[in-house]
Amino acid sequence: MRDPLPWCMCVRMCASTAFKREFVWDAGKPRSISEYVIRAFWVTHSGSRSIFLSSQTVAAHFAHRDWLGLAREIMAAMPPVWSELFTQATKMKGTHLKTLMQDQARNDSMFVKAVGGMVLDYCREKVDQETMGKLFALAEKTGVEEKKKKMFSGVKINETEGRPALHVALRAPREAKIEVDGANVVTDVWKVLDGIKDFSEKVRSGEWKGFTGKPLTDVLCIGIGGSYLGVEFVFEALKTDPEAAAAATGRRLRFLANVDPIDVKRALDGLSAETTLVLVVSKTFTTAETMLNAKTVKAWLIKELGDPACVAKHVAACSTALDKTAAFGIDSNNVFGFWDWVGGRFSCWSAVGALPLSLQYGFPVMEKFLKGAHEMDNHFFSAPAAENLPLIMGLLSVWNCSVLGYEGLAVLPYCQALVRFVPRTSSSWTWRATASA
Ligand SMILES: O=P(O)(O)OC[C@H]1O[C@](O)(CO)[C@@H](O)[C@@H]1O
Repeated sequence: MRDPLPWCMCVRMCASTAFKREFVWDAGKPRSISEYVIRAFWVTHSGSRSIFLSSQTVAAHFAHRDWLGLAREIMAAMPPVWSELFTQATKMKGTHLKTLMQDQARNDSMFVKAVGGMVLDYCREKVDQETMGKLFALAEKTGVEEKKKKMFSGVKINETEGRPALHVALRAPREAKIEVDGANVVTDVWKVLDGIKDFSEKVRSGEWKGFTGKPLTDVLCIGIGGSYLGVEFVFEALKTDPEAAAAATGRRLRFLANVDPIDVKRALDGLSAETTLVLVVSKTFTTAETMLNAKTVKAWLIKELGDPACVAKHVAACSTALDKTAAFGIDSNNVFGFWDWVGGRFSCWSAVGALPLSLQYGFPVMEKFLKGAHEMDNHFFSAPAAENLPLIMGLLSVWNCSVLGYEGLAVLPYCQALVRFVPRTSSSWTWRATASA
């Protein structure tokens, strides 16, 4: 069955996960494939159980293929805060961007200064001040402020997994307090960071030696997806930062993510096992690609150095699965943990990023990176809506995707240092504004 227009509308509305729990129809038996799909989207994205349209109403429209009628029902049953946005969309679609850009007061209001010299200029978005007012009202009505507070205080807002989403704890200052099940997780975060500082300083200074007594100057980082893309992005971005560049003198950091043997060959090309430290980065320590690469490189180390005992000196790990890292032969002192409340896409601020980046650029540079992220967390937490950069970006995403129905997004970094920004971003972009926006 071809997707009719209202079908898309339903999906779009369901996709607005930050503003979910608004709609859902009652749970009767789906009567058509499309209804099934809509309901599946609805349940997946909303997690809500309240009633929006009755299944009889929906079924009646489906039976007659009356998609316009269904669209009207949906619009009529929508909370006003949403229907006003759809009405606004009709107006904005008929307004050319050139016309919008002629209003200097509008443009000025869309130039937002955040923290750390970061600015957001969104005047080229298809919005006027009235639209933004409606979007801010949407954020207010759907309890974004409330949800934000829950996120920052360790409430288990990750409903599907029954966990908090606490990447903000990863970059919280040592003295901060965020409790999960009665324990302050910031204490645990800093215990790991202190361990990383100690280990990376030993390796960088040459105090930590390889199996044959040589200092370890090269690091090969094995991981995939969330356990790779963020770290590589930051590694590339810092390459030309003067302080980071100076700290990296004489050191190399490489990545191995693909299971293609050519990638293995390229990653090992020119490396000497005697001076190489291998980091296996995997939250679960079960990911097939990472495990295959880890085994391949472990075999290379043993072959080159002639003794399985070399693993203890040449392999470290970032993982939550301590039993599995031990079974792999990694010394437990060289395993840097993180927690189930760290999502893969946000793990760059955990040991996943902190260990390789500290080895390459030194812990002080890594600490600055964490402080910068913390500043942005504070900004998101406390800035008023109209000056709140992450909130505005999230709302614009809802507007473009869920209301205007745009299907593409161009991310164009104009700076070579951001060369790995797009892969990192596309891996973590949900195409929907989420509570983390
Ligand atoms: O860190 P792990 O457990 O090896 O998982 C890696 C996988 O998890 C994700 O980070 C998130 O699902 C993927 O991007 C990646 O393929």
